Amino acid sequence: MHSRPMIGYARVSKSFGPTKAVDDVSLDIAEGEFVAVVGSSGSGKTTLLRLANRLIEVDGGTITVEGEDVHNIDPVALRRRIGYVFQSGGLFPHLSVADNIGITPKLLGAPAADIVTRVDELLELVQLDRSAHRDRLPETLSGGQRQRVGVARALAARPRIVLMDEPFGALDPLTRDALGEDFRELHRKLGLTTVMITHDMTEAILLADRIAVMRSGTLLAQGTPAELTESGDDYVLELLRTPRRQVERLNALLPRSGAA
Ligand SMILES: Nc1ncnc2c1ncn2[C@@H]1O[C@H](COP(=O)(O)OP(=O)(O)OP(=O)(O)O)[C@@H](O)[C@H]1O
Repeated sequence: MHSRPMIGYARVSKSFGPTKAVDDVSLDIAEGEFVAVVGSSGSGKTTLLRLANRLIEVDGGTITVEGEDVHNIDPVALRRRIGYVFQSGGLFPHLSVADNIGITPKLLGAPAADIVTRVDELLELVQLDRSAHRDRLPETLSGGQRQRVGVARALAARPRIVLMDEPFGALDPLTRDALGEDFRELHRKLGLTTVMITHDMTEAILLADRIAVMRSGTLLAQGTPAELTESGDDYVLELLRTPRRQVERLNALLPRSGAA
């Protein structure tokens, strides 16, 4: 990579007791890139993400954000620079949609009127109708709406980096597809650098510029979908075969002459 990476992992390791959750991982993510981290359950994806904003600390190696070692950045300041979207939205259940989205500006001491304006801007950005959603509690929203609120909250402090932990995993396929596309558009429009965890190679191929494949804490491969097809690793090739097989089966089963 020629220019300084937006996020740089250099030989990063993290163990929990005997478990090497992340094992000597090096990965550079360029400004404006959308990278998907793919791998099965327990392969170290969440740990990799949480190390970047110091929700957990590395045992070895270095992580930089915009060229600065995260170890030298105050964790609270770091988390303002990096938006984080949790798997199930991670919303505070007792706070309204507006209060959930406005919590970071409020903690930063923004005046109440500015918070109202910012919340409205963010609701519009994630395509939620203001009057219909502002005052509702998270439990009254659909899963897709909750994730939109989670994205709005992550963007509230205008971060340049967004980390997403399986943001669309628990949604039905149509909602998932729509949210993925909408977020990809937001990523482009706001010039974000995004790292998204997913179990789903098809989703990774459709949304990401590059894909990083994790297995048992190690980074097996990284590259564009086309580059990954050149991988010599059987596991990576098997992951790529699944979406292909699905397409072939679907094409065989769904007649093309219908209106769908
Ligand atoms: N706080 C912790 N304490 C002990 N072990 C942990 C902790 N966090 C993660 N681990 C272990 O580290 C390994 C990697 O976990 P991690 O959550 O990063 O995987 P993952 O790929 O994100 O999994 P999933 O897709 O299921 O979320 C697992 O074996 C997990 O049990």
